[in-house]
Amino acid sequence: MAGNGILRTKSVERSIADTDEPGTRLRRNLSAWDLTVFGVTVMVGAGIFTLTARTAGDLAGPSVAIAFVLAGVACGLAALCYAEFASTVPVAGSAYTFSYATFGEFLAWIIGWDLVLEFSVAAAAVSKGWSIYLEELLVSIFGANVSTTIEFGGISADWGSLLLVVTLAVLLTLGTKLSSRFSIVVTTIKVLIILFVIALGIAYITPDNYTPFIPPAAEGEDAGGGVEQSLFSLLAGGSGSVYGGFGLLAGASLVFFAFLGFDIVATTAEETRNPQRDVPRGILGSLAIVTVLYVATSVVIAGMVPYQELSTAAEPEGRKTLATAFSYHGVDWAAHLVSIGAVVGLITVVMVLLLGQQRVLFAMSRDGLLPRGLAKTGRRGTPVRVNVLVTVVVGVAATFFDASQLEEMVNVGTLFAFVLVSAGVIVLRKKRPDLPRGFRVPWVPVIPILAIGVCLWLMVNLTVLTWLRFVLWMAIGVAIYFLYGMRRSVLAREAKETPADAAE
Ligand SMILES: NC(=[NH2+])NCCC[C@H](N)C(=O)O
Repeated sequence: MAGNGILRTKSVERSIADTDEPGTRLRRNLSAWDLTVFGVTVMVGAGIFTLTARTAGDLAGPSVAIAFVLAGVACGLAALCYAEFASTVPVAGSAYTFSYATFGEFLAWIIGWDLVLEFSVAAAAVSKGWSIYLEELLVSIFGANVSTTIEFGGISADWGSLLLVVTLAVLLTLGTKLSSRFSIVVTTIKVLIILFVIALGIAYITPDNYTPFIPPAAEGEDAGGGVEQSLFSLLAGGSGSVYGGFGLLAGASLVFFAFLGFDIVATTAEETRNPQRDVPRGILGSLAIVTVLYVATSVVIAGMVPYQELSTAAEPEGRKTLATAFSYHGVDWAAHLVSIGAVVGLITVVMVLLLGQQRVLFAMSRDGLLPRGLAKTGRRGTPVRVNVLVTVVVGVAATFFDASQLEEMVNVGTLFAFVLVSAGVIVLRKKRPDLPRGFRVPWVPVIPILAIGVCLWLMVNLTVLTWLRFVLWMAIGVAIYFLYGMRRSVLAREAKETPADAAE
């Protein structure tokens, strides 16, 4: 251990050694190919299936494709940094563990707390996407009065997403593994459906739909002002972030969600046979594959339907999806096929997020920053207590919150984590230059600095409301650290027992 108080760090060697503690140990059996499939499995989800249409309709118009390119570039830069640290510090918890070794305990806690936000809220957000498509299917079978949301006393509750979260949580607690064979099947279906959308959709493109490519900024009530507008448009004195340049940027910050998941690949480093080589390959390979799919899909969808048709202003926000573009042309069988693909495909995304969440909380409680009892594994080798906690939180979020509000919260949390990770790469090159690295980011510090800049840029293009919530979440985290983790962490207790060591 080095450093004192909230700056104390946990050495990389120690972090690796900790994962061999009996009773809190995970199995090591994944390869680069598993990780690539895993990356595509978790990335292709609610983002491409629901956000593409909604972003075109509500924020960016046909320029949604540019929004995907911008977000993809940002993720590529951050992915390089993620790959370096994952190959340097191959232990569960990833960004969290990494910062424990570089920035010290306080920032590690902050990043861990931030990952908790990312994973649990993302699991809720993707469940909502699943529920939207489930409804589409149920309506096509049982007729228009079926809905996955019920209203009582002015509150609407989404039973579809709650059902999914609870079912998956039970499976995870029983020790169900997301076997790579099952992942490959589901991922194949999902990718085939996306290819199908692109291939069939091309036939319905009307070039006129691409003009205006960036629709003029909306005015008055439609502009989405106040807390619903992006922080950047507010600071720049704009009236809102619907269409126009501000809309495009806000769109990029929103569709960023569709790329998330490569960071989770990093959290499995502890279970990878050869993390030094395989983690970077898995991260970058899967990111490249989905970027191509997303940009093609958004070009096609924007060409199939006038963007005004995709606006959700008049209806519940979820209703505009990839299936909508086919319904618009009366090709209902294609719309149903897309819905089936989404209902099958989004299941694994939520499952992986719940697993990622479980791992981060597991690592944090192993370090004593959260009650250590949480990390106890049950008879089936799964952390039962962590699972129950996660299910309650995710279940409530999925049942009662709006999809885009959840997505934005995920984005702000993740972007913040990316900023810290990218900064961490620079710090680690200086402070511990000799650590073996399976993968090195080229042109350090240029790439990490660019990554930081782009991520901050996307952050300020999120809505004011999201920023307020994020600040609140972080404030709660800081309070928990000073009330609990600072005194109770494993390192803090050791420091008390051997004061000499702490002063090292
Ligand atoms: N690590 C994350 N935040 N993952 C969220 C996964 C979201 C996924 N890209 C989707 O579009 O559904």
